[in-house]
Amino acid sequence: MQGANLVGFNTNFLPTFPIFKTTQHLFCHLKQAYPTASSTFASMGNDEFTTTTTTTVRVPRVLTVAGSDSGAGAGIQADMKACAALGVYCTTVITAVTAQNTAGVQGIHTVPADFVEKQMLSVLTDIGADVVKTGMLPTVDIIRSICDVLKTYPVTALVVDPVLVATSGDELAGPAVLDVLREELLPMADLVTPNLPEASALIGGENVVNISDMREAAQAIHALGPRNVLVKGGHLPGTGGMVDVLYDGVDWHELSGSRVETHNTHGTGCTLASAIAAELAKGHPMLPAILAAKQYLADTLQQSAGLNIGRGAQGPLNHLYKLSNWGKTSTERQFKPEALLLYAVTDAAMNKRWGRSTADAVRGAIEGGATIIQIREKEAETGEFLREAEASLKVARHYGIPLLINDRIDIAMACDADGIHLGQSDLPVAQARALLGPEKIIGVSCKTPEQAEKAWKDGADYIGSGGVYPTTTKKDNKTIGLDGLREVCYGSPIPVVAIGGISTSNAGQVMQEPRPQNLKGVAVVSALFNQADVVASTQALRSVLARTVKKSSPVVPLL
Ligand SMILES: Nc1ncnc2c1ncn2[C@@H]1O[C@H](COP(=O)(O)OP(=O)(O)O)[C@@H](O)[C@H]1O
Ligand SMILES: Cc1ncc(COP(=O)(O)O)c(N)n1
Ligand SMILES: [Mg+2]
Repeated sequence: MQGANLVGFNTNFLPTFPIFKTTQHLFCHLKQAYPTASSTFASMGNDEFTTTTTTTVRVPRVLTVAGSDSGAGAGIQADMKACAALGVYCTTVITAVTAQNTAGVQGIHTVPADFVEKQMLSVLTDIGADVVKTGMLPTVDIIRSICDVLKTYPVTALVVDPVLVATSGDELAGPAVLDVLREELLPMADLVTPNLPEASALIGGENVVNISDMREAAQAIHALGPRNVLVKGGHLPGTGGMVDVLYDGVDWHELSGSRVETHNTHGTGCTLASAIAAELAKGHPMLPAILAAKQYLADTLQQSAGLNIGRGAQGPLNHLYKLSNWGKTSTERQFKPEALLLYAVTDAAMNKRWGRSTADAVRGAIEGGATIIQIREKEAETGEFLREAEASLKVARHYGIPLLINDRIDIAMACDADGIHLGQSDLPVAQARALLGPEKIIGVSCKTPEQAEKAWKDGADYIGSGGVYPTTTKKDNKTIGLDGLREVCYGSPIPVVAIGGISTSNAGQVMQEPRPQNLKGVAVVSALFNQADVVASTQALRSVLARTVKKSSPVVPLL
């Protein structure tokens, strides 16, 4: 993940944006932040709120006035998805229907200006809007209609993305609209977001090809009347960082971030402008709204980099990656029970004693044949735990071995581990599943079939059951023995891995036939890590397992 860094941030900037135009708006935003406090607000004389304790939820609203993209990468479709991803209700006024895909624009069918106006009135007289965002505005008449409507129905903020040319290079609005854009719409805008060619067109055709040009262009466009100008640097030559330049009439701010190497950039401009509109609609001031939107776009670009949609040069983004992570739904990424065969659980104290880092221990275990890793850290501080987890994850990813975090869901989420292993007194499984989503692996320690069944119902992928034998790694741990293990296996609808005092000398006994079909392997700590040579110890255990478990995993060959 890369963030947007701010260079030359001026604190004077924040109060100058009139996000709360009236006291009424301030109440609305307070109400949004404290939805249960309705009676307090009602007593302040604001009749928008009920006087009882009934909670009315006021949803932030963005109205996008833009063109439809049949390929759903840009335009109205991108706007709706970006707003939805950011928790904002998005209404849509369509200015043109484009026949468009990842290769380019094949046709444009413009909607008559009076019908654009009709759509706007339908929305504004009923649902209303906190922020209006405009995109493709193909005719002078459409722009004039929008200006007229906005004069009658003013909104908290107007974001103008002066769309002229699609990423593919196809023209979406001709030079004929430039004058009315400059003279009528831009003066009403709180923010205008041209890309480099659009900035150049707005200032009369002068080239904008570097940061100094972007600063000058931002200033010249600001002189046309908008309160803020964000000149976007997606088209800057070179492969280095990404810089957008923001000018607020007083200062320039260079908003930098890293370039994501991807051809899936169709709709980035629409997405950014909509995301800014969404953040403004939530009540954020301009600069924080822009930074939050850039972060959302950077994360989305990152999450969409490997997608393969369409045959053209510019693919779309997965705006809703938090709901459906397309990059992780391929069968390769899903949990495979066979991965439980040789489950290595790290122990920081042991590794310290042998003078190795957790990541080195993980590398040794994987090179010796471990098929899944769990980072278990009971003492370390959060920052140190996270660094260890990140370093270990790098190693595990290199070998394609799943890596889970013991207990700490915050660490698992922060480093984007493959999942988590929970104890009976840790975070409940259902909550962990809700936080991690459907793709991550969740394992649960269970000593009884009842616990195993509950873990399964709550969304766990596997059960860790033990202690099979007495162990020194876990204090006050009740030993359930081989019989207890089998009982859990027979009562468990999901795969089980045995744990507790297992080593090369007894792993064969644990896995011997007849074996419950869902007993998939053994989890070990000391047998691998309280040893001088982690690779050799893991290899030794892997050979024992290979002898007993005939059908060893096809996905995790002995390295
Ligand atoms: N490959 C990329 N990696 C990271 N950010 C990008 C990338 N491409 C574009 N952006 C960002 O997306 C936003 C829109 O960029 P730009 O391409 O300039 O506009 P448009 O899509 O309107 O042509 C900008 O904030 C830019 O910095
Ligand atoms: C209907 C429509 N509106 C806008 C764009 C610009 O796309 P981008 O976000 O890549 O600048 C587009 N390609 N199609
Ligand atoms: Mg654009």
